[in-house]
Amino acid sequence: MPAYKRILLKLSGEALMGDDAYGINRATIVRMVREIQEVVQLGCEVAVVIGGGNIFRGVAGGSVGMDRATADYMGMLATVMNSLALADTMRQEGMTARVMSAISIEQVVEPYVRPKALQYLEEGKVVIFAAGTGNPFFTTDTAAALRGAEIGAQIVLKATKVDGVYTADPKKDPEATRYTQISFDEAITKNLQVLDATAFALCRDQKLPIKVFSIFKAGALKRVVMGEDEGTLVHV
Ligand SMILES: Nc1ncnc2c1ncn2[C@@H]1O[C@H](COP(=O)(O)OP(=O)(O)OP(=O)(O)O)[C@@H](O)[C@H]1O
Ligand SMILES: O=c1ccn([C@@H]2O[C@H](COP(=O)(O)O)[C@@H](O)[C@H]2O)c(=O)[nH]1
Repeated sequence: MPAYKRILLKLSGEALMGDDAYGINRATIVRMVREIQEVVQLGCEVAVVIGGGNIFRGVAGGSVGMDRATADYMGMLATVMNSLALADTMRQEGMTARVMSAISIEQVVEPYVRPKALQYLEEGKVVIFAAGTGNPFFTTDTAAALRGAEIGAQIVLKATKVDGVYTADPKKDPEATRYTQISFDEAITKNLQVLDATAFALCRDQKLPIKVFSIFKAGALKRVVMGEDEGTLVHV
């Protein structure tokens, strides 16, 4: 039996590149989809938010002189591309997925309408929330927290490039050690950058726990969903 009835899974956009320098690596996206399929088959209702770091981040545009809000809209469009690729791969693997966008591009994807999203989840469809929150100056981590709270998910699962929350960024500090669990207050006070502070604060206020784990470790998602010891739990 899965430990959670409904989850919000945040997938790293950057991880979609696999070993490529840019974009969507085919083998990587197929592997991610198969891992999601396993937990859907366990009876878990799955909503997904995917990042856009494999294509474009607003902060990169801003740093070379672009208007930041315009650059952020480009970043949101990057998440729409990743969401479409994810849904298409799910279709090829025999799953049913629906993409819902926070910004209006109705010829391409349907708009986000909360009751409709809830209906899809109850029908066992995977719902992919595209275009983040629909607002510049935010990230897809915050979108994951927001949508997770809106759909009544029991937990936000952040599948990322590291296997948990560390005392410092493990990619920069080899001495950093991993927490098994940590409170929101401690993560915020210590300014741990694995999620942005807005996402941490929203989850804390809504008492919505977060699990951070590796997107690269085979079987990790299933282990998390089964309530086994994996990654780091961030809790109230
Ligand atoms: N204290 C910390 N513990 C763990 N990781 C940390 C910490 N501080 C910084 N990081 C970094 O945060 C990164 C994860 O967040 P980031 O937003 O960059 O990626 P993502 O959300 O997985 O990707 P994307 O934005 O493309 O979806 C990790 O790869 C890690 O290097
Ligand atoms: O609510 C949001 C979500 C995202 N953005 C922009 O998209 C990119 C990609 O998202 P990541 O979370 O970094 O993967 C982000 O850098 C922002 O530019 C946004 O503006 N609002």
